[in-house]
Parts: sequence; C-alpha cells; structure tokens
Amino acid sequence: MKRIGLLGGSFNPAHSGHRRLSLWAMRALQLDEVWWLVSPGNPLKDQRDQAPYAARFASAERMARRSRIRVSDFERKVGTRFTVDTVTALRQRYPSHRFIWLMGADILPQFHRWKGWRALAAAVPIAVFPRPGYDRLAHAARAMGWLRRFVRPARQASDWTKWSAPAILLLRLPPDPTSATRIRALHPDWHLVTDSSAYGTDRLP
Ligand SMILES: Nc1ncnc2c1ncn2[C@@H]1O[C@H](COP(=O)(O)OP(=O)(O)OP(=O)(O)O)[C@@H](O)[C@H]1O
Ligand SMILES: O=C(O)c1ccc[n+]([C@@H]2O[C@H](COP(=O)([O-])O)[C@@H](O)[C@H]2O)c1
Repeated sequence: MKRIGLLGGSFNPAHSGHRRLSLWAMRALQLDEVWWLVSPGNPLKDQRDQAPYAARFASAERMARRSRIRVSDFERKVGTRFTVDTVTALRQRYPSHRFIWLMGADILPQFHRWKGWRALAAAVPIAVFPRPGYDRLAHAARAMGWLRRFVRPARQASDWTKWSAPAILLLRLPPDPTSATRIRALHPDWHLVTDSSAYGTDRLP
C-alpha cells in the first residue's frame, strides 16, 4: 500500500509554495509520494488567463525536481476536469494506494461550488494548508458548516489511513505567501521563459 497525497492545481505557474506544502505534507502525513495533478482547466476559472498546458506542466516538472513529487497529466489523459471524477478514476486505477486530497485554505470558501463536493469528501480524507489572509474565511466557509463535524486533530495527522472519510485535517504551519497570481503580475510572460523555476518567490526581488 502506498500513501499518496494529491495536489490538484492550475500550476500557472508552479511555485515554491506548492513544493513547500508538498514536502511538509510528506513528513506530517508520512506520504510515499505527492502527485501534482496539472488541471486541463479549472471549471471555476476563466481559461483566458491560463498559460498553455505544456508550459504549466513544464513549470511543475521543474519545481518538483529532486523530490518525491510526481507531476501527472492524469486528468488530461482520462478527460476529467472535476476533482470528484478524477479521484474516482484514480481509486479505480490504483486500488491498492491510499489517497489524501491536499489543498490550500483559499479553496475552502469556494469548496461548496465544486461538483459533488460531499461525495469527494466522502471518498478521500482532505488536508488543508494555511494560506495568508484565508484563516477566518476558511473557518466561516459554507462547506465548513458540513465538514466541521469531520475535523480531526492535527496531531493525529499521520494516522489518516486509519480513518474513514469524510475526515478533514486543518494543518498548522507558518503560512507561505507565494502565489501564482503574484508571479503572473510580476512576470506576465513567465511561460515564454525557458527556465520558469527561476520565478519561485524565493528569488523574487
Ligand atoms: N502558498 C501556498 N500555500 C498553501 N497552499 C497553496 C499555496 N499556493 C498554492 N496552494 C494550493 O495549491 C493548489 C494549487 O494552487 P494553484 O496552482 O492555483 O496556485 P495559486 O498560487 O493558488 O494560483 P492562483 O494565484 O493563480 O490562484 C491549491 O489547493 C492552492 O490552495
Ligand atoms: O471539481 C470541481 O468542481 C473543481 C472546481 C474548482 C477547482 N477544482 C480543482 O481544484 C484544484 C485547484 O485548482 P486551482 O485552479 O485553484 O489551482 C484543481 O485540481 C482543480 O481541478 C475542482
């Protein structure tokens, strides 16, 4: 049995925040690997702001170098866009793996708009990472009205494979301000640059 963390994202572009939360998740949740699922297109986002898939995928591969992060185009190959469908397909394809969905706290306020979000939460445990400015919004999120009863203590994080979903972990670590929005604002042409990993926040002025 492999323990796999799933981080779905636009990765427009991938950045040091994705890497940091993935490495942290590996330790706290005792994961064998984290899979970055590069989305063909977030159903709730305007696709006009998206760099081409190949550029987003390449930025993720560069940011994942020399780690147990695997960058995947599973959603593109299988033709899923909604996470509940992706997770169902992954569980069918890898029946002996155990999956946990990783996401930033900025997702919680919109989580009730995801297709089949209760079914998704019933399919896999969810680990939420802090994001600057989202703490209060995340706790007040509409979806939390239902999810709150399934919150597990963060100190039990490594036990997640013993739980039956729904189960949600609100992880505590210093929030990381890196965001793709900020990188795009500073470097609108990031996808034209060969080595876009140079745009991790650590290297920004
Ligand atoms: N700095 C961060 N801290 C915690 N979670 C993050 C961080 N950056 C991204 N994430 C999470 O990673 C996943 C994929 O994020 P995404 O690729 O959209 O990056 P982003 O920086 O949020 O992009 P954008 O600013 O364009 O919305 C989401 O669950 C998001 O919440
Ligand atoms: O399933 C949905 O309805 C749904 C709606 C919005 C976003 N998502 C997923 O959320 C993940 C994060 O998306 P993003 O664009 O914020 O990086 C990515 O895997 C998307 O496919 C999923």
